[in-house]
Amino acid sequence: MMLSAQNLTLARGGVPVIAGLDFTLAAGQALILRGPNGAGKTTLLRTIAGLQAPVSGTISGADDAIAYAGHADGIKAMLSVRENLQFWAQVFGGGAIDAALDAYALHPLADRLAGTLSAGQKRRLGLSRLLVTGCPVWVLDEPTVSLDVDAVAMFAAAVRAHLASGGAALIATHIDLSIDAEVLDIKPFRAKPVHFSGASDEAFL
Ligand SMILES: Nc1ncnc2c1ncn2[C@@H]1O[C@H](COP(=O)(O)OP(=O)(O)OP(=O)(O)O)[C@@H](O)[C@H]1O
Repeated sequence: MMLSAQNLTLARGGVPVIAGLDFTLAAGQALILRGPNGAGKTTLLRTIAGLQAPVSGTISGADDAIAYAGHADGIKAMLSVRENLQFWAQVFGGGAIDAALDAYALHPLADRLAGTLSAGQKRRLGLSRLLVTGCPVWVLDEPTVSLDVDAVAMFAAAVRAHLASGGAALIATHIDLSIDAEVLDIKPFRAKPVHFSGASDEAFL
């Protein structure tokens, strides 16, 4: 088992969002998170990625294993596409820059400043970053936003290859990626509603 969570209770801005959630993720497995807007998918992924702590419950297997791609692309605007990948390869001790460029058809853009890319091109660069991390578990929040049909297919192919090489993926998406995956519907784990105070537990929204 690569990753497991037991009896997770999660909150956002001090308000309970998810209660009593368990799941496991094995090598070679993809788990698609489903649930309506506001159900807590991002909150769960942020928690698994270590960006916030659970209110209670345990997460096993996450240490150093996870590459997280959230709503922001996490790219360095003043570095070129290739330099962005080199930067992340150095941070994670990974490599395979050319393979990452190939996977998302980024070779023609390799020397462009990342800040000058279109939204979909930035997203392709953000996703190609996963390939140079060498991390076995991908935790992805709406990875296909801004992607055209061809780029969605590139992403699905990258996920399939990652799973085939023994990796695993936890993906929140509203679209059908046509990958062999199980679905984790978090709607049944919605915490009892309480009055929202208007607070937030994040420094930057
Ligand atoms: N920064 C924040 N501070 C306080 N509450 C927040 C914050 N971000 C989200 N929330 C609230 O936490 C709950 C869960 O939000 P979350 O983003 O995890 O849902 P989601 O399932 O990812 O939604 P979506 O499908 O719309 O992306 C929602 O009620 C949301 O309004």
